[in-house]
Amino acid sequence: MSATRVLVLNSGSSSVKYQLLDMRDGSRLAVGLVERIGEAASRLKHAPLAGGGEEREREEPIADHEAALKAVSAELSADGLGLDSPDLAAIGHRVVHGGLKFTEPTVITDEVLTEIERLVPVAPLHNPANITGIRTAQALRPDLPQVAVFDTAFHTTMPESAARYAIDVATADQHRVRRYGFHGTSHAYVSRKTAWLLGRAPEDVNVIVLHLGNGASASAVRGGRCVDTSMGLTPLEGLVMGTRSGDVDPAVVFHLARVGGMSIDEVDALLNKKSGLVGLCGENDMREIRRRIDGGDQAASLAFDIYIHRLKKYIGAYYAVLGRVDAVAFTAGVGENAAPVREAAVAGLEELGLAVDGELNAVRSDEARLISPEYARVAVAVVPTDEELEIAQQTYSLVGNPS
Ligand SMILES: Nc1ncnc2c1ncn2[C@@H]1O[C@H](COP(=O)(O)OP(=O)(O)O)[C@@H](O)[C@H]1O
Ligand SMILES: CC(=O)OP(=O)(O)O
Ligand SMILES: [Mg+2]
Repeated sequence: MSATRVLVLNSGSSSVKYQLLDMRDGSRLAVGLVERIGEAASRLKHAPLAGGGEEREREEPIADHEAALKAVSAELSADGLGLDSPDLAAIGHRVVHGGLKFTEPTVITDEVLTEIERLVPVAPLHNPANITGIRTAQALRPDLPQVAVFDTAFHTTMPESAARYAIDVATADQHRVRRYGFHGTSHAYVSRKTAWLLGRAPEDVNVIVLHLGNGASASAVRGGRCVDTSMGLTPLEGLVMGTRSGDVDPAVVFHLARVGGMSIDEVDALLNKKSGLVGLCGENDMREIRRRIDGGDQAASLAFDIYIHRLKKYIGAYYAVLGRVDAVAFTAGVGENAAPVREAAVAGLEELGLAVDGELNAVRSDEARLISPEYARVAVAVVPTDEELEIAQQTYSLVGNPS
């Protein structure tokens, strides 16, 4: 029998999410997460979904992504699902920045890895973690195909009018300065799933996708193809995020350097790690921010308002870009779970045909669902993203079933 399983590794800046899937039916055999890598108390959660094993969770220091992957490998082995299994067909890796070169899932060779390394300066929080994930997996299973699925790939259909910054063309081209966009695997999956929810073909629908996780981005998808997205050269542009500022006047950087005496690296760390919700109220978890708002906390309340204001601006902008909008889809940790965010983001947009039904919005579910009232011209949907399934399918379609 040929190998039919794919292991997917989604390495983030301080976490690794993983899933082992059986590609005959797309079922999940194991899922898990290592969080707070590099901190004193890292946490590993592992759930074997096949074979009746126990869900396990433990806290221990896990120093880096290599150690995290070795811990994941040990957990899988304990359930008889180890990386040494002959059933494993491939390992699929989320890679955040693929530049302009990678528009498709790609089997990882030394040349591909070199190119991913070259892109580290434009995804400093993400690509290094992805590279460590790839190298560690290669060391554990040197014989197995490893596939990179790029966050940027879905956005390569953006027209030049959306992808280019209005800066000197020669300088931009020399340094490859343009808008690439990220979370593409999620935007692709969610826009397709939203069309399915509406009972229509992806080619026939225009969707605004709002991927609101710790990193957050919006995209305008026309007939299944991305025509604009809010992240740019790096995952810093656009929406207010957990720790990232999103859009600021670029002159803020000059000002902080010249007048504030900060180095470029300090400004980089400020905008990427000490801004967004954390910078505004000291907290990046939307659950905690809502709790604090309920307790009358002014800083949390203002942080929420700034977050929503930016989100609303992007909904309006992408409405104008698309001309006709069939659906707005909320996804990722905040989008899937935070009903107050969804309600506030579309409040007052009735003239645009957008509204949320309070009761439908309050429902908690893991299923894709509509939350707009029947009369609304534009559907509003909650669509749980599944980057890992999408990565597994793309990986398997590239390397699975060698005849
Ligand atoms: N029940 C919930 N209510 C509100 N927000 C939530 C809830 N669960 C998760 N979140 C938010 O989702 C975020 C994580 O989203 P996720 O998509 O997992 O992010 P990432 O993939 O970037 O790590 C958390 O920081 C938190 O703000
Ligand atoms: C690209 C990006 O921002 O990814 P994440 O949300 O996983 O940080
Ligand atoms: Mg994410």
